[in-house]
Amino acid sequence: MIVVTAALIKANGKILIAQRPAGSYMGLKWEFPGGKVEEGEHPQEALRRELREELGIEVEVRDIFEVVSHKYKDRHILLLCYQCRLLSRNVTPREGQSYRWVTKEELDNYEFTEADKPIVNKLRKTP
Ligand SMILES: Nc1nc2c([nH]c(=O)n2[C@H]2C[C@H](O)[C@@H](COP(=O)(O)OP(=O)(O)OP(=O)(O)O)O2)c(=O)[nH]1
Repeated sequence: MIVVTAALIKANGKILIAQRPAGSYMGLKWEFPGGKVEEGEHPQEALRRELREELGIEVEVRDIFEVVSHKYKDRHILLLCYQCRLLSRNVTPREGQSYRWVTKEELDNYEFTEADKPIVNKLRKTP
């Protein structure tokens, strides 16, 4: 099982989502930014590292929002989605990915990875 972290970052009533790069696994699907936890790393540290590497942002990692265990055809992931507080002013994608700030209502306009669906559903229901 691969342990993956994802961030739920809200600012000004909008949520930060990122698009997986074309050509990558599930390329062009939308997701919550984050990535795999490496050997010997705490999930919260992994999340801070991934956000720094991919989007050039610093966050404070807060409570877990949702945990999803999802089996794709060729991999089983345990997705830890944390609520985060954005500490940086600007998002600076370092690996060329697209990102968007979207409202809860706009989430329906994006095709998320299968594992993210329970997170998106929960977000729709939370005030
Ligand atoms: N960061 C992130 N990953 C997600 C989400 N939903 C979801 O299924 N994933 C999957 C996609 C990847 O298989 C894995 C994240 O690892 P990663 O972003 O480091 O993936 P990667 O492109 O390096 O993966 P790989 O091609 O090396 O296998 O978790 C999500 O919301 N956020």
